[in-house]
Amino acid sequence: MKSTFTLEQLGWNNHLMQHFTNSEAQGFEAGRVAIENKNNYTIFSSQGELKGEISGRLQYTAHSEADLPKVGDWVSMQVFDQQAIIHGVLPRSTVFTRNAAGKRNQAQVIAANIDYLLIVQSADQNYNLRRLERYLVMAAEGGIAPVVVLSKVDLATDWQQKMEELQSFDADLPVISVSNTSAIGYKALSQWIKPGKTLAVVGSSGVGKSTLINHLLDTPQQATQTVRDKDDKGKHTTTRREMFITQNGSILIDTPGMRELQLWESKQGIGQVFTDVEVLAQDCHFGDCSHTNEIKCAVLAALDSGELSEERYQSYLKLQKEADYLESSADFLRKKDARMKMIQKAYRQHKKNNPKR
Ligand SMILES: Nc1nc2c(ncn2[C@@H]2O[C@H](COP(=O)(O)OP(=O)(O)OP(=O)(O)O)[C@@H](O)[C@H]2O)c(=O)[nH]1
Ligand SMILES: [Zn+2]
Repeated sequence: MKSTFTLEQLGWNNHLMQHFTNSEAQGFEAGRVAIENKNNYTIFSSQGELKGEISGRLQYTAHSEADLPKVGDWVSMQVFDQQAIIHGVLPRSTVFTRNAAGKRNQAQVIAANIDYLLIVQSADQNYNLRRLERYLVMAAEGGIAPVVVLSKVDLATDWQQKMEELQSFDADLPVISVSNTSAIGYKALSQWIKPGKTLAVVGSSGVGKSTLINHLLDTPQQATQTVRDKDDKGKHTTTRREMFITQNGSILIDTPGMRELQLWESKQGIGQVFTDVEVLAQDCHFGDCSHTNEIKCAVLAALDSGELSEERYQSYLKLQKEADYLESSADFLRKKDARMKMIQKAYRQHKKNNPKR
């Protein structure tokens, strides 16, 4: 695909323009990261599709992996001959982050500048409210509006029940049922597929994300791989994230199926998703109530009366615990990082003062 786009088609806006003024004055151009390859990036720009590398300076000044360009990021760059050198990442309006799988407590930005997060669960085997809560917390944390997609409804006889459950779960949450085999739900989904809007499609491996994206694009730009028959937990088939532009001009980001869905960041996102629990907690006797064994705990009282379900209560506690752990270890890592920087600085100073003869 060698198509060129105007920046507006890629989602450019006045806010980004303001942040870009200085870079523009220095002769830089703007582009949007479409693919994060192993050693470089594919960037969509008004000059077409470019291969980009990050400048040594950006590499050096980045505090962490999360500061480097990710899919969906706007970058300032210099272009020579279809090759770009990326000098900076423009401020992100929203961000979808998780705690990196395998590595302990490292933020992994999956994609940036997303307007809507399509959270896909398949109606046959993947449907799980507790998992949905995690995704909703991550959406809230990153400032992204969630849309729930119940997929493969052709494979589940009880999908209507699941829809009802989802709707009563949170009346404000948009929920769409979809089947990729019969195109059910595509029309309902189209209200989010708007020119210049960016959607990221997330969900477990095998729930039908790539198939859905291929349908939303009039011309398939990516082949869907088949999930192994026996492996219904889902095999990792998507190996890289990619950005696609649909015929009507909306911007879609595919993400690899997530096996390990770990939260990143604070309790703020949890509070936004579990407003029912937070409202109850305001009536707890102790300000720092943990809602586990305290007397006059309004949350426990609601649990007793059945107003709050056991599953939701357990889910809330579990996510809180994870966030606690994350906050304490992230704090630890930040301090360690700051200490390393001081040591390095002192070392450089020492070298400067004692040059080799
Ligand atoms: N019956 C049925 N099968 C579907 C539907 N959508 C997708 N599939 C099939 O489910 C399998 C997985 O679909 P993908 O689109 O690759 O799933 P994915 O979510 O992109 O998976 P990863 O790339 O691993 O994250 C494929 O064999 C699809 O043909 C659907 O609505 N109904
Ligand atoms: Zn309490």
